[in-house]
Amino acid sequence: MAGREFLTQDPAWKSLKSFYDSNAKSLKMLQLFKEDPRRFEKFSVSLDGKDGALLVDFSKNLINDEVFQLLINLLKSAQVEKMRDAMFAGEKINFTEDRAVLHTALRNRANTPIYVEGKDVMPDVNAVLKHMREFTDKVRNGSWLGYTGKPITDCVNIGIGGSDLGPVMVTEALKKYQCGPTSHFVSNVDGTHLAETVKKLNPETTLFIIASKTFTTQETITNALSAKQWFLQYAKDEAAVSKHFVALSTNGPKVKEFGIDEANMFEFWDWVGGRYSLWSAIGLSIALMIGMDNFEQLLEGAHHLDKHFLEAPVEKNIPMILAALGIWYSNFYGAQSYTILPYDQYLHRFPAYFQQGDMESNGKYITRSGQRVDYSTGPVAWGEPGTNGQHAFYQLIHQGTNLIPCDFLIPVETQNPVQNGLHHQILLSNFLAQTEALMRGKTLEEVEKELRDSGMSESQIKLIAPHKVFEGNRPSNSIVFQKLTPFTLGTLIAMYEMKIFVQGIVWDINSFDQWGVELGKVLAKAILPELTSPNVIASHDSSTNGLINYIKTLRYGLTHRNHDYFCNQAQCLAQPS
Ligand SMILES: O=P(O)(O)OC[C@H]1O[C@H](O)[C@@H](O)[C@@H](O)[C@@H]1O
Repeated sequence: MAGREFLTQDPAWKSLKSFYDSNAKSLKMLQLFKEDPRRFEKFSVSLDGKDGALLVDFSKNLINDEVFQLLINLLKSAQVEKMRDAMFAGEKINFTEDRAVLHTALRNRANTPIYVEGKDVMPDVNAVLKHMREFTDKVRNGSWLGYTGKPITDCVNIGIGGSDLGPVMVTEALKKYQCGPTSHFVSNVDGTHLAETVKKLNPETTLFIIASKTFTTQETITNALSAKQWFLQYAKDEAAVSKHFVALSTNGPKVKEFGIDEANMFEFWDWVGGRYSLWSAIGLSIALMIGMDNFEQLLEGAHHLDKHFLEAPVEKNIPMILAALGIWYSNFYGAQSYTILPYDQYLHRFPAYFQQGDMESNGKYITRSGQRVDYSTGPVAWGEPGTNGQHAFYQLIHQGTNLIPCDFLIPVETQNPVQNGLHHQILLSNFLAQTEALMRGKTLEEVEKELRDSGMSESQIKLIAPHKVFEGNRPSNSIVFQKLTPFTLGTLIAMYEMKIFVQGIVWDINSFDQWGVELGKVLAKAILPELTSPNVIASHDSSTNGLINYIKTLRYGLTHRNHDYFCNQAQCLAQPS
């Protein structure tokens, strides 16, 4: 799909820029709240859902009616709606990989046909869901037996990136819904991850799920082979592998080559991006743990958001509004990051999940027509659950020199009403207090009065007061939902996916490829044999050579003299003769 004129030439962009230049400094949220008692109603959207409403309050942002309208104009001018429709219709919007982007088909609960190259993908999607149901039911009801006739108690998902982060995040978020085996995850090629995981497990009752879209990812294949080796130490029979290893992949031939039965392969397709794949067979570890009915609820919740994204007008469209606000801060205020702050311990991996979701999608500097952008694109996404973050990094959000827009998320209802719900009341009050504090701040006059009232001398007040001032006017969104159910989690994930999509469209980049992860992979493959060769390495820059040779001296127990020798040799070899 061809790119458009440069974003910064767009009249809608120029209007925002000129508004920012002449008015941004005078946008004071506290004042805006005083002037407009209806600001909360005006700048919040509620989306009803099966498990209660999702409320997005964006009134604590540096916007007024005019900015909001200008932001909406920008989305319209970037033709976000047209691109959205193209994505849902199966057009190959991921043009650098010549692929459609159809994770929405995986959760298309309306089951309307969706065509890729003239073929309706829904029958295949439904067939894999059926396969997942049959398999997960068997494992959960104990009729799928291990090689010694015992039911499965533990599953280990071996995958990385998109084949790990989604399942990890969701199984943590929906722990309360566990009704099947316990899920474990091995992603890092650091042998510690596998070793520490399997040491707690019984091979007779453990199922390994090898999750890899390509089935060529070095880390995953290495971990999978080592897991098989560990398993065979006990089972001592290759035939037992089919009872304990299944694969989730788009690459049938490679799965076969690895030695996994085709009957034990759960397929997905190249139009499912890795970081959008938890809705596909990649979600098998989720379905095993919470059951297929709950997994389908997760899909239902995402589909619900998809419908909202497709049908709601731009100014009432939650992902579009969140995207527009992010653009306002990234591109006009110069914010380089934003935080996702879930006040729900179950969501503790939610920010990490969206580090890949956002940064792998929008960390690009080339436009769709191949030019280098002259504006910022994807911000750094980060965060931790509240209240923990309050005692760690909120200092910088309140008083640091960077503007960090925050998304605060919280369920109204806790699933663990410890002490009659007291803990949740405290959690809620902190959630509310933080967004209020960020917005209103604390003036020098307020601080001075407080210090004076406490009996402090005037000279001390002069010294201490500036440190206690909060300038406030710092933006946040408050995202409130009834309870963290599978349906609601599906809605929340899809909300961020679509927000990221909208931003990619405005920034005119391809949010669906990830060429930036390739170079490191290629270089690592070249370095691997150099680490085991007996030779001095001189083929890189002096730092990389020096590090390789240093590591080799230590690994092979050589003395410091050998290290110096290696360095000298490397220098000689590197010099042109
Ligand atoms: O599922 P795979 O093919 O093993 O890929 C795992 C990960 O590899 C790379 O880092 C990227 O392409 C990610 O987007 C992907 O999620």
